[in-house]
Amino acid sequence: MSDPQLIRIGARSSPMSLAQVERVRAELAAAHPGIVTEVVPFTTSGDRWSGALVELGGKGAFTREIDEALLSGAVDLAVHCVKDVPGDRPVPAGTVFAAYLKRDDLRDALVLPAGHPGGLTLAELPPGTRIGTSSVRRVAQLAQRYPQLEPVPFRGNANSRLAKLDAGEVDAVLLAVSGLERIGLSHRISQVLDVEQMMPAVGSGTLVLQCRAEDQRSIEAVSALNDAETYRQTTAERMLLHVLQGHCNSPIAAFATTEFDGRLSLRARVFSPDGKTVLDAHEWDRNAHALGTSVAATLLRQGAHEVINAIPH
Ligand SMILES: NCc1[nH]cc(CCC(=O)O)c1CC(=O)O
Repeated sequence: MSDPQLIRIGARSSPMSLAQVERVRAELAAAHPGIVTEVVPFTTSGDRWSGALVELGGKGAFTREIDEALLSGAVDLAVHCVKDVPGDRPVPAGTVFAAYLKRDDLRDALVLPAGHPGGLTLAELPPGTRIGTSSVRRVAQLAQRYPQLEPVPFRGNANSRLAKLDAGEVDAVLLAVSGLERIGLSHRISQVLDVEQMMPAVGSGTLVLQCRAEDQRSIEAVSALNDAETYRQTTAERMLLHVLQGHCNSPIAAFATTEFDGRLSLRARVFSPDGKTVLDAHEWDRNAHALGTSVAATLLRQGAHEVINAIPH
């Protein structure tokens, strides 16, 4: 009888991230009852830094230390939100994305302070309402559709942002529906924003399981958790981001869905930070890589390269 397989799981130590890890552990246990899992929490440089992420080199600030631990053998599996994985560089050499979990809700939500009568929509908020968000994608779309509202830079894990909201630091915040659901706070949602008014980021609602490329045993174990449609959709979205060479400070929004006939639909927009320029594309294809490349090419023909590179990063 061989020793039970141990999988040490590396992830950020925020409540949302640890809730995500518990989903992975439960799905692994259901697929492989004999596997033992351990959680290794990390406070990443992105978690320690309260300023603008661009000063840390962007989104990699939430994944770098965990990827290093994976490569060093300190952990066997990294659990990341796809939204946190840089799109303008390949997956760290020596690692692979072994599975994408079935996608959760990919939309954003408006949240008001605890005790507020609630139920207000973005359109109903009074002019000058301070909206806490550091997402350039969200800020650009607010500027485009709700120029009367006032975005305010706002960082921290979801729980700390809600605490700061409730303490009156801002009047409202925008958070991912999937994140609120994972930390059991979806009752705080005042409005779920449809994708037309707030198009999501690449990888929204999706978790990725990353292993060492040579660790076939862990790759095989987690491959049981892969959701084929999420894999296709995320591949198309990340291909788009790769071709556009979008970085963490790029106001790029995109999401792929699977049509009834099995074709993938990919919608994508590139915004100038002030929301005055909106490049838009929507195409279909059965091949995820081809679709991501084609939609990116369409946006590049509309001037996406100039819009993206006009933004410091
Ligand atoms: N995708 C989850 C994620 N990735 C990075 C942060 C923190 C965001 C920040 O520090 O501004 C969060 C939210 C959370 O952990 O609750």
